[in-house]
Amino acid sequence: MAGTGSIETIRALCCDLPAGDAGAAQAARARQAVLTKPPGSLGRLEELAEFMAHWQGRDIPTIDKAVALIFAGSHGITQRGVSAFPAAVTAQMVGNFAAGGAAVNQLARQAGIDLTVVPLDIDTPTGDFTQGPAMDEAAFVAAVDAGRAAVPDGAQLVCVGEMGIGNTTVAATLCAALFGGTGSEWVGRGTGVNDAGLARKAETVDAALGFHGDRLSDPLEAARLVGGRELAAIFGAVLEARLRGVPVLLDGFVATAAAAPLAKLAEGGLSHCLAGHVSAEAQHGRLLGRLELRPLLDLGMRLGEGSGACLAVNILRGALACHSGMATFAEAGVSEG
Ligand SMILES: Cc1cc2ncn([C@H]3O[C@H](COP(=O)(O)O)[C@@H](O)[C@H]3O)c2cc1C
Ligand SMILES: O=C(O)c1cccnc1
Repeated sequence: MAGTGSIETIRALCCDLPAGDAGAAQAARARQAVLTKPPGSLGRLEELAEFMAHWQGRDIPTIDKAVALIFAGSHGITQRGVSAFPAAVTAQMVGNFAAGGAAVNQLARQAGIDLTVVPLDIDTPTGDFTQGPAMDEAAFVAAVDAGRAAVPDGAQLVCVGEMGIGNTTVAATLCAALFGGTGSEWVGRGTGVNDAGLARKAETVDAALGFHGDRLSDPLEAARLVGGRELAAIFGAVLEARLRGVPVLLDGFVATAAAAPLAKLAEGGLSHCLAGHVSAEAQHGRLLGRLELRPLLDLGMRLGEGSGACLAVNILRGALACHSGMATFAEAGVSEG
């Protein structure tokens, strides 16, 4: 993959997204209709098989190679007291991922997913976006390119997740920039801030909206001005997956917010994405509603790290096992209704 070089090159890529293979989806739908079950009885599993066929371009899709890409970044706004944990935890958790001790390590291994953790300049926090841009253009483009480059050849499913203390405030600010509304309408408790912390989060979002004003009306500029490196990299990975026809599982509030600019830039920009779960982070459900994404799981998780996306791979594996392995009525000699 050649580097994109500028925001305008990224924008051009977003305006010319492949549509997937409607013929393969149609063939998968036709196969579902003749498998040995009452029509529609596998519910959403049938839609998932069709979705995977559409994006993999094969009527019998597989997940032999699933990858989870976890991007880590550091945020200037942590100095505003917006997290229940210190900023140093970001680097410490990167070490924990490498040692195999985090939740996502267990969930990825259990679901047969290759896990890659990509730290993005974690020793250099982004700017405090209440007082200036989070990133200059070079830093933003470098982070998007890092996300694009992280999608490995041959991946058949990409899960995206993040680590970055303070990033639920970043995600809330980006949501307010993209969809409107005030800080209090988009913030949640993240790692577990108290009421005073929640108020500081809302104030931080509002201060950023006030500082940047109309410059936030462009989705890519919003992602640069009030985003973060790990969110930009998720955006890049989701874009690259689309360009290569690879389906994506989004994780929680932060990962979904990171991908959201693509929906704003292009009609159906996230149609190759599934929401792995709805996080307990307050506004994730509303964000998914705005993006017309229906989550696969609702387990009260609010961790991030790609944990919900990795867990949901099991559901997709179940859907594809039925789709590929079931006998048809004709093969099994079972009477149709
Ligand atoms: C030990 C630990 C492990 C984590 N894994 C993911 N996060 C999650 O929490 C952070 C966002 O919440 P906030 O905006 O409140 O800081 C992100 O790093 C996210 O991935 C973690 C947070 C902690 C403390
Ligand atoms: O839903 C998320 O992405 C989330 C929630 C809490 C903390 N970190 C991430």
